[in-house]
Amino acid sequence: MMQYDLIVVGSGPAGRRAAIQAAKLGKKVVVIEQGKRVGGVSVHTGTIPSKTMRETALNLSGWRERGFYGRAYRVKEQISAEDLRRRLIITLDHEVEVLEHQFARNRVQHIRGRASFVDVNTMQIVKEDGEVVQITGTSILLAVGTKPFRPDYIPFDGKTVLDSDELLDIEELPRSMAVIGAGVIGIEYATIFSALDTAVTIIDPKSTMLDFIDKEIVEDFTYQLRDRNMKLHLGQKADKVERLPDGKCQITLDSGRVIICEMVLFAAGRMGATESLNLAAAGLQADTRGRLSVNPETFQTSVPNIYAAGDVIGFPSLASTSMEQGRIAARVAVGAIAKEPPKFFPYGIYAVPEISTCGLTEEEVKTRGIPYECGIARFRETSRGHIMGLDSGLLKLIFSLKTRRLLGIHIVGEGATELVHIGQAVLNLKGTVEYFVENTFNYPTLAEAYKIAGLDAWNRMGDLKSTAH
Ligand SMILES: Cc1cc2nc3c(=O)[nH]c(=O)nc-3n(C[C@H](O)[C@H](O)[C@H](O)COP(=O)(O)OP(=O)(O)OC[C@H]3O[C@@H](n4cnc5c(N)ncnc54)[C@H](O)[C@@H]3O)c2cc1C
Ligand SMILES: NC(=O)c1ccc[n+]([C@@H]2O[C@H](COP(=O)([O-])OP(=O)(O)OC[C@H]3O[C@@H](n4cnc5c(N)ncnc54)[C@H](O)[C@@H]3O)[C@@H](O)[C@H]2O)c1
Repeated sequence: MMQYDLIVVGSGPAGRRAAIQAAKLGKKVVVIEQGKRVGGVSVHTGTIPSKTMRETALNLSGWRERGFYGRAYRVKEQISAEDLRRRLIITLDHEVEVLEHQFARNRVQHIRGRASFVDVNTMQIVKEDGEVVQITGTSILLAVGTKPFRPDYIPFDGKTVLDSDELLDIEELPRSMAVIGAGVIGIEYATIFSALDTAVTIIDPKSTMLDFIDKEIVEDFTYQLRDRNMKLHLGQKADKVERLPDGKCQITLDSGRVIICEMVLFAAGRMGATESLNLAAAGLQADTRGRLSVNPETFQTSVPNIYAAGDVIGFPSLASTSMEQGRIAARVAVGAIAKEPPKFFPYGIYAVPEISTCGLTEEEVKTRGIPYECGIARFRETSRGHIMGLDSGLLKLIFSLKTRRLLGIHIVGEGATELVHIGQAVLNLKGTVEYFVENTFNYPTLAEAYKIAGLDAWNRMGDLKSTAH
């Protein structure tokens, strides 16, 4: 039986980083992946496909130029599902190739098949051709990720009623679409399809959406969605989803309202992919959503030599955080020094427009009783904004009045997911409002919004000398 220092189950962001980290430390590592190609949900059905689809939609629709040329402006008149798929295939091929090369040059072995526990050190792998092999590992990392939540009352057919994995294979772009679930996945796809001129309706039983984002940012974002005619039915539950004889779908809400559309995307959360792992053989148990609990510093499960990282351990369920978790878990597993990740990490929502945030929201600052001041900048106040024809975009900074330190960065608008890292660095390095006031920023850039927001807060906070005495 083959013996390894570390067995990694799953080749998504957590598994990939963990495997390479352990290999760099000279350990013998194997990655088991049941999918046809390595990369996980992130590469094949999640992050990369959705972001590629977004980029293609924005480019072909001419979305970024509409501020200048009007809402009727298009780069390509008739955009098809095939247009979206073509770019997707090229991007995914590159991603897989880079990953396979990384595994090869770091001598990470890869076995294709489905893994399950035999005991705490042994895993059985069922390969595609039915061959069964067993391997042992000193440590095992479960980086199995998640699957879409598919409740029985939704008549999924993979064509008109779909989950977010199936959405990537549609044959035609719908003229109308209802998105059930106003979480990150629902909102991202709803706004991407709206940019492609699909008439989109969003339905969620909660009366608010994106609750972890600063309220002012969500209000600005929601205003923009309504302004382009997207329909939001929040606080309303989809009681029934039916397919009509003409091929359309009918959704009946608990308010009695009926929505007819060509396509339904059901995006109401995901379930940990733990059911086929035979967890009981290792003395482990998942929660009702298939997730595993771990020590947040070491990523160890209740069984000391078994680790879990990535989406299978729940919040925040991001590719970015999964990678860090995997790296730390691998270091702990092979006995190297590992440091807990910083408390404040960025969150990027690739909707149209983008939202990105890091640190405390204004609501959290209030709840904690921290005296604070906010600084706001609108992208239309920046010269780069004028050049780009932006009429929206907002950057909000929150500072402590006591320490003058940056507490939160909240952005909605073009480039938000890139811009946030400037604020993230200042925040995690414990910088104050003075950083933005005293430093020179490239001009003309959207980053200048930091300067404007910093000055806006500073004007109300007074300068350092006057508050120090
Ligand atoms: C539509 C969508 C958009 C997203 N967009 C973003 C984004 O923009 N930014 C961001 O940071 N995050 C995003 N995410 C989240 C991101 O994709 C996940 O956080 C990330 O993929 C989780 O990585 P992971 O390592 O936990 O495993 P995953 O990527 O989920 O991969 C797990 C792998 O394990 C394999 N596996 C499972 N069970 C077994 C088994 N028994 N044997 C062998 N192999 C097994 C699976 O086949 C899969 O390949 C998005 C997710 C979705 C669904
Ligand atoms: N840009 C990103 O970083 C990104 C993008 C997409 C997904 N993700 C990750 O993927 C994970 C899953 O995303 P998600 O959007 O599926 O889940 P989610 O948990 O974020 O949102 C689910 C939404 O569906 C609603 N809902 C729950 N049950 C429902 C039901 N039965 N009917 C209708 N609505 C219901 C909830 O009220 C919630 O608003 C998230 O945790 C997120 O972190 C990240």
